[in-house]
Amino acid sequence: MIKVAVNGYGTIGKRVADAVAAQPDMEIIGVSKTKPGAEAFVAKERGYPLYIADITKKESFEKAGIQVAGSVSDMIQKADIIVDATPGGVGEGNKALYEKYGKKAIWQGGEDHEVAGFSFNSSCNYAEAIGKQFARVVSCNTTGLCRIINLIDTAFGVKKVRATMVRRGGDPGDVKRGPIDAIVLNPVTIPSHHGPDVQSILPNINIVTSAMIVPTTLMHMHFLNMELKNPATKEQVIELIKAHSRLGLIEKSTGIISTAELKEYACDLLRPRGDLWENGIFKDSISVLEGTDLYLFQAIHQEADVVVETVDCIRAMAGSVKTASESIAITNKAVGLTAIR
Ligand SMILES: NC(=O)C1=CN([C@@H]2O[C@H](COP(=O)(O)OP(=O)(O)OC[C@H]3O[C@@H](n4cnc5c(N)ncnc54)[C@H](O)[C@@H]3O)[C@@H](O)[C@H]2O)C=CC1
Ligand SMILES: O=C(OP(=O)(O)O)[C@H](O)COP(=O)(O)O
Repeated sequence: MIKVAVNGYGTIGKRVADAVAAQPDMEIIGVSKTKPGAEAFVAKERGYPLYIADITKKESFEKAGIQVAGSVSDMIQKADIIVDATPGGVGEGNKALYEKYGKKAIWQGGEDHEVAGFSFNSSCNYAEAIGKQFARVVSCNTTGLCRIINLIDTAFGVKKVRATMVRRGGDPGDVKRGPIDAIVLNPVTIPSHHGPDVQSILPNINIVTSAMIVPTTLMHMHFLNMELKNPATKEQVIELIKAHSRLGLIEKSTGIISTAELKEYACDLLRPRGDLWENGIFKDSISVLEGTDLYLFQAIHQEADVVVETVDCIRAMAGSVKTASESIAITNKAVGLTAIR
């Protein structure tokens, strides 16, 4: 069993912990929090040993009825690999600790590519991750872009991509974020950071992205245009999407044309936390004009899509499973992911 520690049991960390715990070849040996709170009680209920960044706060946890297993250093020494899911920009500061104990580590998209020196997406570069000590799972938006762009590029060749991200302002549990009533150009500059982030995994893709933030928490929405090198039909694109286990297809017959309805659908499917791990591509939006001009809309559940990617990254870095398709199948089966059709 691969012994996994989650440093930063928050929005992403708690989902990664549950996804890892469901795997046949992995186990959670500990998770970390900085202060007592609801998620610490969830970790206790799940039976995840709780470690803390600042051991001097042990009393505050124990007063709250939460047993502390030790310090983050203690946790790191017990693990084979650490998933760093601390807030964006915090994880970089933990690298020295991981190096000190000679441990493998995976950061999330809030860290720069340079922190790990390798950015990961299971359907794009799984083989390159095998045996690596450090990796970064790219952010939710970049994950969603890489999955579909790589698929289309492999099948038809992609001359250029133009994409706009309409990003959620914060997660449902983020009570301190916004905007409440504005559309915020973020970033105002074009291209946004998403294009270069995609190129950290798909360096040959000509891509220009733009982004904004809007008052919603449920999901991001992407507008995607890809100019193809070779002609394609809408039907061919649909068949390719259907054959990809991390690309969901939202049928017109569901009546779903919004993130709210899609989220409700995921909840009704009894997905844990209503999580949509796959891209939510709106079938009716797929169009191919003049044979080589592809357009589509896709919803991206920011809290979820990076979670299954992180599990595959663990397996690749451990070197226990050599192919993406095998790892993805194991991960998907263990969490109960059958992409929506
Ligand atoms: N929330 C989202 O929608 C997505 C987040 N990400 C990335 O995932 C990473 C984690 O983000 P979230 O889970 O949203 O953060 P979060 O704020 O929900 O959770 C981070 C957790 O880390 C712990 N923490 C805070 N400060 C710490 C410190 N100094 N040392 C150790 N632990 C500390 C706390 O337990 C906190 O709950 C970031 O890199 C973020 O960019 C990637 C995709 C989507
Ligand atoms: O918006 C996101 O990443 P992005 O910078 O790729 O657009 C992710 O949802 C993570 O962002 P957050 O740090 O605002 O949670």
